[in-house]
Amino acid sequence: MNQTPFSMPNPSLYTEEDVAQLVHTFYAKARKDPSLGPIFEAHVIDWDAHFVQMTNFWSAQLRGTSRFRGAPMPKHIALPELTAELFERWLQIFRQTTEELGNPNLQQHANAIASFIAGRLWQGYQISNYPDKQPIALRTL
Ligand code: HEM
Repeated sequence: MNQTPFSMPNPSLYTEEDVAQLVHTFYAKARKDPSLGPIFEAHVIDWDAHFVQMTNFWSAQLRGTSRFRGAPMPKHIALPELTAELFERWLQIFRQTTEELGNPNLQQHANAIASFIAGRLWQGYQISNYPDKQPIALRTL
């Protein structure tokens, strides 16, 4: 997935440690969540590899690095029974995470990217899995 069309990545604002902390803090919460946790546990086979993948993704978005190799859209489209509520919960946990990290630049930047991509993933999910239904927007964008 390409970078979002706003908020230029800026490697002088955040370090790789900031990115790793974002990813690990988010997943510590998401894995414990009653609605999202079981989905991650069912579909993430190798957590070390997933952390590397997610750190590379957020490093690309926030710092402009180019290590990320992936295909988020087809991977999410393939997950069974995703809903608007699950995406909204994902965003809620993500925003709690960035608030806790106490870095206002990172909070604003990462939240904007997460909202944008969540909306795109959910739209792509609906178009692919429910082509005959009118797509619905996320309430928390
Ligand atoms: C309901 C919300 C979500 C759920 C349940 C979810 C779940 C998952 C799962 C299970 C995987 C691993 C898939 C696999 O390796 O086969 C994954 C990968 C990933 N997710 Fe999500 N996700 C959600 C929302 C998001 C959002 C909003 C973003 C970005 C802001 C995101 C970014 C990614 C990325 C970058 C990957 C790696 C894709 C790849 O390896 O190509 N996810 N997600």
